[in-house]
Amino acid sequence: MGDETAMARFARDIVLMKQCGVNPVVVHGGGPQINEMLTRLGVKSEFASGLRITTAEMVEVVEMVLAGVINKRIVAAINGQGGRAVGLSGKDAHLMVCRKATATTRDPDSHIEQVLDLGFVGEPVRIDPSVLHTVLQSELIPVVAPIGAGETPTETFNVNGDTAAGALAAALKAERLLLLTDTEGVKDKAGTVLTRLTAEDIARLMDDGTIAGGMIPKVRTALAAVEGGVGAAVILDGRAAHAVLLELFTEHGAGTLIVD
Ligand SMILES: Nc1ncnc2c1ncn2[C@@H]1O[C@H](COP(=O)(O)OP(=O)(O)O)[C@@H](O)[C@H]1O
Ligand SMILES: CC(=O)N[C@@H](CCC(=O)OP(=O)(O)O)C(=O)O
Repeated sequence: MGDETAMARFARDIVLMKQCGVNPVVVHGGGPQINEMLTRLGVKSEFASGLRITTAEMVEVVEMVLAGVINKRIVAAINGQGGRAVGLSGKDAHLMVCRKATATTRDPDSHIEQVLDLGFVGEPVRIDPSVLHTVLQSELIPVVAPIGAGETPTETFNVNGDTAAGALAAALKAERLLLLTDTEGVKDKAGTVLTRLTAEDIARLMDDGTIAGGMIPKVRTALAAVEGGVGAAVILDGRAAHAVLLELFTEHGAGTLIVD
C-alpha cells in the first residue's frame, strides 16, 4: 500500500466493512519504510527467514516508524474516508506480550540446522484481546502496529506484521485472516498463483525454495491461524482494487487460500 491511491481505496473498503456490520481489525507492516529510515540513519539491516535481525539501536527506529508514522498514516486514511480509527500497538493494554524469537537455517548440503539469534525480534506468547473487544463494541476501527511488549516494562520487540496479525486473529477467533501483499498470491516456480495450499504443500514449497523471503512468515502465519481456529486464511493482492471487499463478499475469492 505504498501509494496514496491504494491506501485511500483500502481505507474506504475498511469503512464500508464496518458500516456493513463486519468488525475489521487492521494490523499493518512497514518494512520498506523501516528500510528507508535505517538507510537515512546509515544503519544496515539483514534478514533471516524473512525477519529483520533487530539490534537494540534498530528497535527504537522500528517502533518510531511503525507505531508512529505508519500507524498514524493508516488511522488518518480511515478517518479521511469517514471512519473513526484508533491506533494501538501491541504494547497497549498488554495486547501482545512477546518473547525473543529465533530462526533456524538448514545447510542445503549437510542438512545441519543452525539456530540464529534475531536480536529484538518478538514471538507473541500472550495476547490479551480485551482492548480490541472494547474498541470493536463501538464504531471505532482498531489499527494495530506490530510492536510487542516484553515480560518487563522496558522491553520492546519488533514483530513481523503477518505474525502479529495471525496471533491477534487466533486470539479473537476471527472469521477471516486476510494477508495483503504486493503479489497476486503464493506462486509456483512458473509464476502461476496457487489457489489452495495445505500444510504438506507449504512444507514442500519451502523446502524446495519456491516459497522464500517475506512469503515465509505469511504462509506460516496463515497455517498457524487456521490450525488455531480462525475460519479461513487468505493471502491476496493488496494492490488490486477492492481486494478485501471482493474476498469477503463474493463467491470466488482471489489469491491463495490456506487450509488446515
Ligand atoms: N512463492 C512465492 N510466491 C509469491 N511471492 C513470493 C514467493 N516466494 C517469495 N515471494 C516474495 O515474497 C514477497 C512478499 O513478501 P513481503 O515483501 O514481505 O510482503 P509484505 O511487505 O506485503 O509483507 C513477494 O513480493 C515476493 O517477492
Ligand atoms: C521482525 C520483522 O521482520 N519485522 C518487520 C516489521 C514490519 C513488517 O512486517 O513489514 P512488512 O509487512 O512490510 O514486511 C520489519 O522489521 O520489517
